[in-house]
Parts: sequence; C-alpha cells; structure tokens
Amino acid sequence: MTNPVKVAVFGTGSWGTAFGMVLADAGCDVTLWGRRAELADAVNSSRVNPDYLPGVELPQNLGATTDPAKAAAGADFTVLAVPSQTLRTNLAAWAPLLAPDTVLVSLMKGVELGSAMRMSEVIEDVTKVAADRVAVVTGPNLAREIAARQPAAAVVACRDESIAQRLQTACHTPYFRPYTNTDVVGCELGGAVKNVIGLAVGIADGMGLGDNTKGSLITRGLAETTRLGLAMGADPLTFSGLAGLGDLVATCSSPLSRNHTFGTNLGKGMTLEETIAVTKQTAEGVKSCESVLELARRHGVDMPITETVVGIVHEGTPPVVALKELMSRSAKPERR
Ligand SMILES: NC(=O)c1ccc[n+]([C@@H]2O[C@H](COP(=O)([O-])OP(=O)(O)OC[C@H]3O[C@@H](n4cnc5c(N)ncnc54)[C@H](O)[C@@H]3O)[C@@H](O)[C@H]2O)c1
Ligand SMILES: O=P(O)(O)OC[C@H](O)CO
Repeated sequence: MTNPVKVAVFGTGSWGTAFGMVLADAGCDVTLWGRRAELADAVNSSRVNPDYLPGVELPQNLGATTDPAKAAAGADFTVLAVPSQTLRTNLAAWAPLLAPDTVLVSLMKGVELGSAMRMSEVIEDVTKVAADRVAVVTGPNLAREIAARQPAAAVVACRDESIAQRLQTACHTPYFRPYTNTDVVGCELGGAVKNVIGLAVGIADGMGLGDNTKGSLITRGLAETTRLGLAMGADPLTFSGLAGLGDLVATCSSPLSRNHTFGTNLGKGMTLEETIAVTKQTAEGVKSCESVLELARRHGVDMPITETVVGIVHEGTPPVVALKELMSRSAKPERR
C-alpha cells in the first residue's frame, strides 16, 4: 500500500478548514496550521473548529498545529488559505520550512495592494518556486456548503497539467468535483474580480433593487472581468466556466457570501466602519477592488462596475449617486 498524500494547510479559517476536510475525505493526511493554540487543540481533541465552522465534525485524518515547521514537513501539497493581503509576510516566514518538492496551492481570491500581483505571483516572488509548481483552487465553493458536503464543482489550475491532475486526484470526493485547467491567470482573476462584483450586487440588494439589476451586474461584471483577462493573457473561455460565471452566480446569490453581505450592509446605509465592525471574516473584495482597478488602469481596460465599487467603498460616494453615474455612461454596443 502506498503512503497517503500529505498536505499542509496554512490557515484555519472557513475555507482552509473546509478544504482541509475535502482533502481528508479524499484520503489525504492533512495538517492545518493556525495561529491560536486553543483552536488547534479544539481541532485535535474535539474535532471541531468552533470559530469558523461551528457544528461541523472534522475527519480523524485532519489535525492541527501552531508549529509551521511541523505542518510543512514532508508535505506533497502546501495549501495557502490566509487573507490575501497577509500572504507575503506570512509566506516569507514559512518559505525556509517548505518541503523541497512541495506543490504550492493558493485558495485565495485576492490581488495584492500596491504590487497588484495575483496570489500565485506573490508565491513565486517570495519562494522563488517555478510557476509550474504553483497551483490554484477556485470556483463556486462557499465554505459552509462544502463543509456540509453539499455537491459542488471546482477548478484546479496549474501551468503544468500533470500537477493539476495530481491535485485533482488529491481533492476529488463524492461531493467535490474538481476540473483541471492550465489558465492560472484567468482562474485567479475570475476569483478575485467576482468578489468585487459580489460587493456591487450586495449593494444593489441592500438598496432594495431587484433581479433585473442583479442579472445586469452579473453579466456586465463578467464582461469587464473578461476584458481584463484578455488584456492579461487569460483564455476568455475560462470566464464562462466555474472560475468565472460559476463563482459569480454563487457569490452574487448567496447570503453566505461575505462579499455579498458586506455590500448589502453598505447598500442599506451602514458606513464602511460600521460594516467592517460587523464583518467577522475576510471579505477580499473590499481591499482587492482597489488593486483590480489598478490592474485595469495598467492594462488600459475599462471596468466601470469595479470603479463604482471603489467609489462607494473607499471614496465615500453614496450608492444612489454612484448608481446614477454608472447608468448615465454613454451608450455602447454590447460587444466591442
Ligand atoms: N470562505 C469561503 O467560502 C471561501 C471559499 C473560497 C475561497 N475563499 C478564499 O480563501 C481565502 C481565505 O478565506 P477564509 O474564508 O478562510 O477566511 P477567514 O476569514 O474565514 O479565515 C482567515 C484565516 O486567516 C487567519 N488570519 C487572519 N489574519 C492573519 C494574519 N495576518 N496572519 C496569519 N493568519 C491570519 C485567520 O485567523 C483565519 O484563520 C480568501 O482569499 C477567500 O477569498 C474563501
Ligand atoms: O464568502 P465570499 O464572498 O468570500 O465567497 C466565498 C467563495 O469565494 C465563493 O466561491
């Protein structure tokens, strides 16, 4: 009998823990790394993560530690699941501990502020690992639904298709169906920009607007994501797949989405500070909307919905005023 695949997951939040469950259910030997000893103890002794997935029983082959060296040792896959804006600093500390041939896997859906780097680029920059040893998992994967083992599909993307296939096998379960893709740029952009569009749809929901507005924002949001992707070398077909449309639909429809909920609170009239205060988990679009807009400007791409979200979230534009400006833009053909 061969040894089980060994996986380290850095981050014991909602998605790190839920994806750790998926890997464990697929037969991997999984170790979560977390900052807090009491959370690691709860995972090891009571088989729960009370802070992020209360009420979910975790599998026996999933343990936790606060020691990054212990988590990283001998890992075939090293999965990164911390908030995007903290990745660079954290990874710099973990890099010397990584197993020599480990595949680095990003679960994160953000773009770094300042550098406007995608998460796989930050990983390559910090670890100096070759791009074909860095993979991404994305798609319509709300952590609580995955933790309830509700059926879902996902994308595992890596420039090296054989590595994507190894990761696909490592996380394939009866309820979690991963598809491979080699378009890492498109998959990462799909995941990061859908959070910004999720904020926009949430704001519209909070303002009491209906499903025509939602359908329009999702579709035009996908159009601006695809424009950016094309300018950055992505395959446009990626955006009609799970990493694009699939994730947009899940995020923009679900009250479980933190980005959607964050937007809804803003649309109802809460201030940014009030909204941040009631948001317990990571809503990546709040910061990444600025870095996505930076990417759009660098590549000369028009992203009016993203611009509107930045205006509301970071420049204090009232949602009613921002919506009026968005709707009063000059008329255009649908495709150009
Ligand atoms: N939750 C989901 O449904 C879901 C699904 C797919 C992808 N994602 C993506 O996964 C990534 C992680 O999200 P999440 O849902 O697990 O977030 P979360 O807020 O639930 O958990 C974040 C984790 O990171 C830790 N953390 C926070 N700041 C840190 C720091 N400075 N250094 C080290 N650790 C820190 C927290 O303690 C927590 O364990 C995000 O990019 C998110 O977009 C989330
Ligand atoms: O809760 P959100 O808004 O971060 O969305 C979670 C996942 O990305 C949905 O696929």
